[in-house]
Amino acid sequence: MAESATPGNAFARTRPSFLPRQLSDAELALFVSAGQRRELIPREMIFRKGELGRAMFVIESGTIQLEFGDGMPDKLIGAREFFGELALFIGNHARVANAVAAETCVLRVIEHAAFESLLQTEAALLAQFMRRSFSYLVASEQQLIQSLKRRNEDLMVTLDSLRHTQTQLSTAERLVRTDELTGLCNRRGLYHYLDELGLRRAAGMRLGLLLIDIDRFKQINDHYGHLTGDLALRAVAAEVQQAAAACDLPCRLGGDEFALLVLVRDANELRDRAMQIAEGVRALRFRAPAEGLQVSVSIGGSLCHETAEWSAWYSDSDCALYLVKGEGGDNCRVIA
Ligand SMILES: Nc1nc2c(ncn2[C@@H]2O[C@H](COP(=O)(O)OP(=O)(O)OP(=O)(O)O)[C@@H](O)[C@H]2O)c(=O)[nH]1
Repeated sequence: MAESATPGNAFARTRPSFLPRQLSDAELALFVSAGQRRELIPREMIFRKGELGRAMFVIESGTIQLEFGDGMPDKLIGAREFFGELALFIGNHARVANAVAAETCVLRVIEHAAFESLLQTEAALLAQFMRRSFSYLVASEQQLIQSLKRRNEDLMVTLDSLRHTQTQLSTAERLVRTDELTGLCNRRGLYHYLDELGLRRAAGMRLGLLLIDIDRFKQINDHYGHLTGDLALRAVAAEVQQAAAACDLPCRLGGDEFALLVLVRDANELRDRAMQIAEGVRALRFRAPAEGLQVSVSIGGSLCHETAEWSAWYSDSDCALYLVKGEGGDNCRVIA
């Protein structure tokens, strides 16, 4: 018989409709007369997958379970059915499944010698049996191919869904690091960037940090309302973004506080970037209902020391910002 199976329920039974699987009366009588009787108790092992087979088996009564493993479903076969016949047709055939008694069974074991002698004496009947067996084998293989195709399709669907999930995860990850109002990186994004920075440092360049804070932003909110306040935040964000090169990281750290992490050659270049932002913000003009609104920023900056901690760079820039605020704002100061 064909030792193959189709996926589906745990004990799928394959039955090509055009071939009776059960032995005819004559075939059964022949194998009962030629085979050795063997009684099995439930769960008794007949052979194991991978063993070299020397005999085929005909089931007189009871049920045998064929366990194919590798994710294939098991198969149950019953009275008048046969299994393991490839061991007689093909020399040194390794069993492709475990065969176990699913309940109390009576088998007929047909050894190689007995089969050979039947071939001499009952050639016509054995030819019919072999034709049945080969047809069943071909049908089973076709079913196996179909089931593998289906499995492949299932795998493709799973793969698609995994890709989709991966895209969703990267989108979620990006959103977690993005400030909703301005689209700039948020504080979490900045820390993540700092973690990975070591890998991306360009030779001959220094890392600079600008801290940018809107002057008297509370008054803007109070005077023009929060919607205008949001508008001002977005406008300042655009100025910070504009001063950033592709390798820089513009951020909104929270409230009216922004940061720009830049790669520059020296403190002068860092100061230029700061002035570009301050001038850009100063030049902002708003339409009604916020016409007349003047926005300015205070900026503190410092060059980051390779060996120092992030908190030290931050503190240097923050000190510079504090000095500018103390002098009335709308200016920038860079500590070299
Ligand atoms: N419209 C708006 N306001 C916000 C947002 N986040 C924080 N704020 C407000 O920003 C204001 C920040 O005020 P402060 O920290 O006192 O700063 P400031 O008024 O700019 O004072 P100085 O920095 O000393 O010039 C607070 O009134 C917050 O309510 C936001 O997303 N939108």
